[in-house]
Amino acid sequence: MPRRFPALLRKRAASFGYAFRGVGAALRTEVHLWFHAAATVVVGWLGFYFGLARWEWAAVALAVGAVWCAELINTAVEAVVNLVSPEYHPLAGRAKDVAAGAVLVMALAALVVGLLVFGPRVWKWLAF
Ligand SMILES: Nc1ncnc2c1ncn2[C@@H]1O[C@H](COP(=O)(O)OP(=O)(O)OP(=O)(O)O)[C@@H](O)[C@H]1O
Repeated sequence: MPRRFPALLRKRAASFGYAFRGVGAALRTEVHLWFHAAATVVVGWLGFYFGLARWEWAAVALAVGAVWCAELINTAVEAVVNLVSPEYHPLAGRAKDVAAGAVLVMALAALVVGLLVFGPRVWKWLAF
């Protein structure tokens, strides 16, 4: 085993720590992320309730993860823009708008996944 291996492992572990710290910071500062957290719990509960197939879980997990990912990147973009351009600048506005657009696109895609996976089940559940 190379002598630097434990140091490399420690560095990897530290990187995970920074990543979790980032998610924690975003949760503390962005109240709307709590909405995503609640939605994630509800979707998970519905998945168990309706007994989703394996591939359906895969689609739902990807959709939920992608929305979280887009939201976290949007939060990071907002923080950087606020740091480098606290004053009004059209480019700063464009950066924030484009980052928010990424969230919107991903949320719409997740909505389509949700409708395809849960739509027919909810429809049947409501009908009987
Ligand atoms: N420095 C800036 N220069 C130009 N336009 C800006 C600037 N900051 C914000 N804006 C404009 O105002 C909009 C809202 O910005 P804001 O920082 O309030 O983001 P937000 O999406 O409301 O985020 P949050 O409420 O999560 O902090 C941006 O999408 C952008 O169009």
